[in-house]
Amino acid sequence: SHAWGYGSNDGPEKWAESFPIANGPRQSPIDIVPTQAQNDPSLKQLKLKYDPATAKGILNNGHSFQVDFTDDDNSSTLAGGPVTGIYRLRQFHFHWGSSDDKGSEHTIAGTKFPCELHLVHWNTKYPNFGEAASKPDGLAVVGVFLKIGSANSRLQKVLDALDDIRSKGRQTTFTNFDPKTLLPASLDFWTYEGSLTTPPLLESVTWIVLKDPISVSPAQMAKFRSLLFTSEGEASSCMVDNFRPPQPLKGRKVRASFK
Ligand SMILES: COc1ccc(CNS(=O)(=O)c2ccc(S(N)(=O)=O)s2)cc1
Ligand SMILES: [Zn+2]
Repeated sequence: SHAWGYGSNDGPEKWAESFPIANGPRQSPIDIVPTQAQNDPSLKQLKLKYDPATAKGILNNGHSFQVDFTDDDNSSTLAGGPVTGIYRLRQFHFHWGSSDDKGSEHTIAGTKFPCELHLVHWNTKYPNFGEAASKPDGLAVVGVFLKIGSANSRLQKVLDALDDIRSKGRQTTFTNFDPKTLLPASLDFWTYEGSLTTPPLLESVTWIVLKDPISVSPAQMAKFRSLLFTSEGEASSCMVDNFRPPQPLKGRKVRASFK
């Protein structure tokens, strides 16, 4: 079976054994070096339109937790920025550390953030998410860094739901939530062609990493760290350090939407 995780026996250094694409030409995450990013004036403004009614549920999938959205119409979409066409919001999730000095997947000139939010969208030129996930232009993921500061009231509704999904496989309804409230004021971004950062590591993601972080308090970070990788009845293992380290750029260009 393709059981994978973030431990010493099943973590990122072992993934290539079951998923050889782990050593592919367009793997994610990467270290973003702002001075080496090229400003591209042809990049359009990012257009995000989210309908809170499309939020459906929240799930502990044993690697992270995700908020799932109904994606059977164009109620919640991404367009513009580096992409052509319309991409539908599928889910958002996070990656975080066991302490505030690490946790993000992308880094900025080597700087790690305590947490990183990913909003996953799929290209509506394909019939569904599963089809899109295997195409080079199939997915677009918006990455947002979280930085330690004041408590983030928008994040709190998500964190309050974690008590009901403490262990792997637990899920509960989660609706009437607008993920736009989790975004920073500026939608300035870096963009590059990459992959899923977890198995199956498919090289189908146009990454759109926002320059500005949102805030999270130490107490809120503790809430993320209260989740478990393990199912009820198994020996408990805290869900922390669920991030893949930066991967080789292999000649890719990172473009900036701003000067
Ligand atoms: C076809 O079979 C499939 C297709 C796709 C998946 C992954 N699931 S997923 O798209 O939600 C993501 C996984 C990791 C994400 S990250 N950290 O890069 O934003 S997004 C699983 C099975
Ligand atoms: Zn992710």
